[in-house]
Amino acid sequence: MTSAPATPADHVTVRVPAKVNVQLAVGPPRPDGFHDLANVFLAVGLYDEVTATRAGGLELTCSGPDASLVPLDGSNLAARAAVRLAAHHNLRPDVRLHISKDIPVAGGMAGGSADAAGALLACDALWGTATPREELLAICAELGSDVPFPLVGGAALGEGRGERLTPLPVGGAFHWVFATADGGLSTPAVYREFDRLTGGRAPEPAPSAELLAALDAGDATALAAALSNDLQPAALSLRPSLRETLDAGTGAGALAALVSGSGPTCAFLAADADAAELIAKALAASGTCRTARVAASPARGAEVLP
Ligand SMILES: C[C@](O)(CO)[C@H](O)COP(=O)(O)OP(=O)(O)OC[C@H]1O[C@@H](n2ccc(N)nc2=O)[C@H](O)[C@@H]1O
Ligand SMILES: Nc1ncnc2c1ncn2[C@@H]1O[C@H](COP(=O)(O)OP(=O)(O)OP(=O)(O)O)[C@@H](O)[C@H]1O
Repeated sequence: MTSAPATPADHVTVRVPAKVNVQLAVGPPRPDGFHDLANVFLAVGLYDEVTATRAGGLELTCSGPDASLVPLDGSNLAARAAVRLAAHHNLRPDVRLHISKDIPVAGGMAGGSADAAGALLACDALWGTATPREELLAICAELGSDVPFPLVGGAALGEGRGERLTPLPVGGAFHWVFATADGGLSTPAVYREFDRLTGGRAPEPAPSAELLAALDAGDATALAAALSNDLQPAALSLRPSLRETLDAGTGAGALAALVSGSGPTCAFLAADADAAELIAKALAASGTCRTARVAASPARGAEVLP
């Protein structure tokens, strides 16, 4: 007796994580306008879900508290990912994409990039195109500097403009609080402000040995001492009120506080899960942020949900 042929699924859902940059060392502007980075990404347990469903053309919907801030036209990174993957296989991008959004929008946590990585994986599974991992990563890098990382998850060093990844070992769980802000910050504007503040003469970026050792050891105290973000002065210059948010978190017992990527979300490292809950409560009560969310790291990269 032979088993029935497998029916292709009519929809696929992929869960994909946000990131925090535990080190973001930024060099001077390159001739192409980008900056070379030593970008240590850590995936955190805040997730978007991208569902790809069979359809007669490309459609896009989004739900979640920040859904009204997400563009639903061809500029959406998830839609661009579907179009790019279809072109790679000489197919039409016939898919309905739904983004269930929990990652803050324009918050420096790479939410749009996560959706692009999620859409690639979901469409690849829906269309049965079985794209090799290296090709998926190359398409991610074309879509944006932050897009390859959410596919991989865990922790990784991003070099070049951040798209060339080397996975990093992480020896234990880290507990974070993320304070979101009203209104996003534009990533290009923050890089421009960085150039203005450094006069275009920043040193060449290099990964910190102390930081990599702290990650490898799973040592929160050592990680707190080694956290750094070269874009933080630029984000604070554009949004001075973030200083009050950072101070409220350290005042509530965080081991360290920093702006996440290009901001304006602020990240606080806590000693353990209980401390993270207390810091989140204090931040929420401080009136210095919109929401305060706890999340643990490392988180797994994009994966198809059963
Ligand atoms: C700030 C970070 O989130 C840290 O991970 C990333 O560097 C931003 O990555 P991203 O949002 O994927 O950025 P991209 O979509 O590749 O580029 C958007 C814009 O950001 C600036 N940009 C980005 C990455 C980089 N290494 N240098 C840059 O100067 C450029 O002005 C670029 O036009
Ligand atoms: N799927 C998407 N989700 C959210 N924003 C998107 C998406 N696609 C395109 N965008 C646009 O990209 C802008 C940046 O959104 P995103 O949430 O990715 O910012 P970010 O977290 O600061 O990014 P990064 O940390 O990679 O710099 C938004 O203001 C929005 O106009």
